[in-house]
Amino acid sequence: MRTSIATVSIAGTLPEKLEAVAAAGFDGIEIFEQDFIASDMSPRDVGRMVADHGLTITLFQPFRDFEGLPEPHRSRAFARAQRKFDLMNQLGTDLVLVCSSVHPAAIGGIDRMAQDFRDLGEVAAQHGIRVGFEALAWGRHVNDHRDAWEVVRRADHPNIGLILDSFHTLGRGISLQSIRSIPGDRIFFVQLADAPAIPMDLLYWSRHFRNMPGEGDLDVTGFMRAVTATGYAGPLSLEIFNDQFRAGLPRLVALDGYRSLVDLMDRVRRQEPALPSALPDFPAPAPIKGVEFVEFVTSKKEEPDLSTFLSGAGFTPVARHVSKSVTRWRQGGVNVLVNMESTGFAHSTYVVRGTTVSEIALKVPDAEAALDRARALHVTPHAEDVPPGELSIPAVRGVGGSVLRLLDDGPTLSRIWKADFAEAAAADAGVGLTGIDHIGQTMAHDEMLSWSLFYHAMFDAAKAPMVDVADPDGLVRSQAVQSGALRVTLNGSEARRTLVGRFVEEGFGASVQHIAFATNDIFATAEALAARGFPILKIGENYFDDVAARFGLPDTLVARMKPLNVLYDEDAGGQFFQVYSRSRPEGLFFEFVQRQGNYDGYGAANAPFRIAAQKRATRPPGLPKF
Ligand SMILES: O=C(O)c1ccc(O)c(O)c1
Ligand SMILES: [Mg+2]
Repeated sequence: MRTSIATVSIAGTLPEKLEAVAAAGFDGIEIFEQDFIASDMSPRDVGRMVADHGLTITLFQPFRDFEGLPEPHRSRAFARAQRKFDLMNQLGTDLVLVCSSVHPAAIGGIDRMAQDFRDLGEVAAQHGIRVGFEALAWGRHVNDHRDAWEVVRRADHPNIGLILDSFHTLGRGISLQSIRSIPGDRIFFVQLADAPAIPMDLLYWSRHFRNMPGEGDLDVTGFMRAVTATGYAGPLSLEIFNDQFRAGLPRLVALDGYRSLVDLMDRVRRQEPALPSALPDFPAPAPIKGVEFVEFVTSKKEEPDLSTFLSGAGFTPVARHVSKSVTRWRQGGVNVLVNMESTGFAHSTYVVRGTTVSEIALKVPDAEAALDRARALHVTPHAEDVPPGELSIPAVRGVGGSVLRLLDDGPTLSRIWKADFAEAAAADAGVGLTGIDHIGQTMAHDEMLSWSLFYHAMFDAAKAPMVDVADPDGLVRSQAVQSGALRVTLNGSEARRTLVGRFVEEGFGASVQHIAFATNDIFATAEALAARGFPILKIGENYFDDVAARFGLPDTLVARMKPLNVLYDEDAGGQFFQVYSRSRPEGLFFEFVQRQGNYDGYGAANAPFRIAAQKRATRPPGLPKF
């Protein structure tokens, strides 16, 4: 598989872009003309610099407003093409993209356009150049790849071929079946982009909202299955016009791009096993079986406060780590570790961020297989020296540089609690928690796509629609992802004074902001929490009046919810009850939930009231309440 990305997809100067693209593992780069013109390097120097990075120029683009023009525009267009072909010879690339014309003088006419391309093919051949025709979704006369293909077919010239761009095809909802009948050797190039399903003007959508395959809602996999079926074996190139990526860190955006391409082609080969695949073999994504533990890092000074919080939530310290200053707390099937080491990775996390979640351990079907998949996706592995006798647990870096451990039921890793911890004392029933329902990870707004891609590619996680939550100080966006038994909500905000915005700023980056524990009896849990003096979040009277009216709840139920501060939501599948803690000083909080039936959400409708209540509860005395 030859991978490529357009320079327009990432931020920086041309040298910075090349550096990032090469570092991410791509084979080639599309030079977007503007990026070349804006640089002050000669075409030969650019060509040399590309080669020095081990890359090739897969495409030069775009050449606009060429076909279907009357004279004198037509001759001007040919003269312009000559100049660009000379430039391409110096750059050292042989393929140019002509996008369909939007010129006001263009007359169209399929045979006129075909003739234009046949003549252009002759000029191109003299320069050793091939020309690919792409239908822009908003082209004046050609806006559908089927028409572009008909023009190319009638041009009938070996130097003229078709360029497919998933955005233009999928954005217009054009049948993917129509791709399968195009001969693969007539497709000169394939560009890939996804996009969120937001109804808007095609051109504006394309120029601002494209994203990496797997980050949006378009069927890019279906598109590539059809392309692969044609026998096309050329480069697969990302062409992503995205406001956020243009302002992002070039290396991270390029890395996400590489990951998205590998994941895409992995999906294609698994869905089209009869077709040849140019991808090296690596394991399929596997759904997560559960969260084995969550680890906090803290200090001697802050540990008593964290311990009070954990005991209040019903956890009991049951064992010490055999060599490290780590305590295992337990309740029901839930394990929470508290790490107080004064050296090593966990401690350096504490030094930067204070008390925080430094690790999440996931139970997967096969940890080594998951690690192999991570390597193929260029996910950063994490390794530490382990004393003899203790387990070396495969791990990768997750959100905010935290550690994601990979455990399984195999003979080695299933020994984790026996090998690494002293024998566990019995834990009492606690407050009736049975597991981890979901984990809320808070991050900068522009990291959200990146981490949803991470979970999607690593664990085949499905994404729920993005929801907006109103914080009194700005909007927060929340994206839920789920793989098997793991549910994660990714939260971000561009507004700095939201709970989410402050958490990222004050915690020096992304991390877990809340953990939602499951219970089978929310009222018993809420009573037990209250009896233990746990800092439960007080919910205002107005909320209960509204929720009772909204869902027509019986008075008896509301009368139980109110004193225990239990929130309620429902969807077509079932009911949902929630109790929250107040925010801790570092912004972290717990949630306790009961799902009934097949309720599939996260109580997003309640989030604005929960946030307002949390802000009210932590506001210093003397400031006006809201
Ligand atoms: O938005 C554009 O003009 C544009 C240009 C070149 C392309 O390949 C494309 O897909 C879009
Ligand atoms: Mg394109």
